[in-house]
Amino acid sequence: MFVKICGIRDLETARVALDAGADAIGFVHHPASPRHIDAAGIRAIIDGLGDSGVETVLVVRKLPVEQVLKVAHESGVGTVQFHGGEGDEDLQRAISEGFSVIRALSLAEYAAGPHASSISARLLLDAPEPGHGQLIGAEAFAQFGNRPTEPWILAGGLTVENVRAQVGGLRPDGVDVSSGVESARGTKDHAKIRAFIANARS
Ligand SMILES: O=C(O)c1ccccc1NCC(=O)[C@H](O)[C@H](O)COP(=O)(O)O
Repeated sequence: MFVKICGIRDLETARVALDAGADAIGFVHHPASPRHIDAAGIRAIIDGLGDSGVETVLVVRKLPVEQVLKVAHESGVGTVQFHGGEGDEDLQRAISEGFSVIRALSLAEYAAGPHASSISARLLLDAPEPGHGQLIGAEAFAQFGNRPTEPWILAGGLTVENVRAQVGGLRPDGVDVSSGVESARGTKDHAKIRAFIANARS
């Protein structure tokens, strides 16, 4: 089970996530978010981690692709997660410049399709308002025979308490969390990070 902890803003929290077994850590570059972090801040964390092997993900929403790529290069991330319905051209540009890509969609966007794409991007399904702790809910997946047929990552409203049941019911290939491992909006809780990762894989 792939686990990504999103909204990391300091080195200590990044280390906690790694020690607890996170596969990926996400950095939200979105000025309106309480989790916003700039390229220099991301770079300092990645440098501080050294050669850890963890996937480092720049999370963006509706930013011009030139700006996304500038931050991605300056910060040293390996992956860009596009959260704003950006088109294949933007994703392809990121891939051409050496980044892995995650395409984050709401269930409504996914349902609108088309799902076939020539772009090699991983699929992440999230609530309509990312990073707000809103659960999609199993009933919303009924239209897809309860889950997408392609590999996918589940996000939106996951918590220490509900992740085991959500994984059991929807059988995603990975999970992504932010609000559910915080003590206040934008403030990560280290004990919750450890418990979330353990429960996601239990
Ligand atoms: O976290 C934000 O504020 C944010 C802002 C803009 C784009 C994406 C954002 N977050 C994405 C995530 O943290 C996760 O991919 C996902 O949405 C999980 O969020 P949550 O429901 O808070 O666990």
